Amino acid sequence: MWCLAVLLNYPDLQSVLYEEISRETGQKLPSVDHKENLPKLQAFIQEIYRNLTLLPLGLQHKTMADVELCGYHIPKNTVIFTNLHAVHSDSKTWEDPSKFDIYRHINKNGKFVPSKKVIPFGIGARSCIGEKLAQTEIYLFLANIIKRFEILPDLGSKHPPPLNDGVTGFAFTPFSFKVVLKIRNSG
Ligand code: HEM
Repeated sequence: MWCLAVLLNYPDLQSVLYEEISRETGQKLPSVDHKENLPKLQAFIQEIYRNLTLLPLGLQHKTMADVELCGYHIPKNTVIFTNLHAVHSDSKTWEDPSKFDIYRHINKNGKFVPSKKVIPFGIGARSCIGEKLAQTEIYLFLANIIKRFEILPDLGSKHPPPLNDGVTGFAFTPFSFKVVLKIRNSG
């Protein structure tokens, strides 16, 4: 849902992604084979993962034994949260971290640069078991929706959905919003 909320806020970005997808896929439906040649779409998805972390505090874990970590003593049976949001907002890594900018993930040659510091699925032995499935679904959903439809604001909505606030609980999701999907003539 964040992807659609972002596209409503940045119509120019939607056009950039549409151009890239339609140029690369021509008359075909976007598939995983096209992904490599869609650097802006990949950068868009990575920026969504970074800027709008779905599970800001990951899942809780519990220490099975006393642990020393970076000079801190963590006793056995302590509940631990991994602050993924903080990793994604660290100004030592990310310039102007609150800004949504897909171009931070694209190099001078126009290639997508995957980042080990974007970790919406966690890391390590207990990281998300559904990561590959989720990544593929998100890519296919977006490539196909952006190619087939223009994503437009609902005429009854005064403002696009906010990106700096949402429903915060276990997951961070946008407040509910309406969207109009207008079928595109070509493709
Ligand atoms: C955008 C989609 C998703 C995000 C952002 C996400 C994120 C996460 C995160 C942050 C964790 C905790 C990792 C940790 O503690 O280090 C997790 C765990 C998990 N996720 Fe996902 N997830 C997504 C989709 C899915 C899907 C589609 C499935 C199943 C098909 C799934 C199944 C699981 C399971 C079973 C765990 C627990 C793994 C364990 O404790 O060993 N997730 N996920």
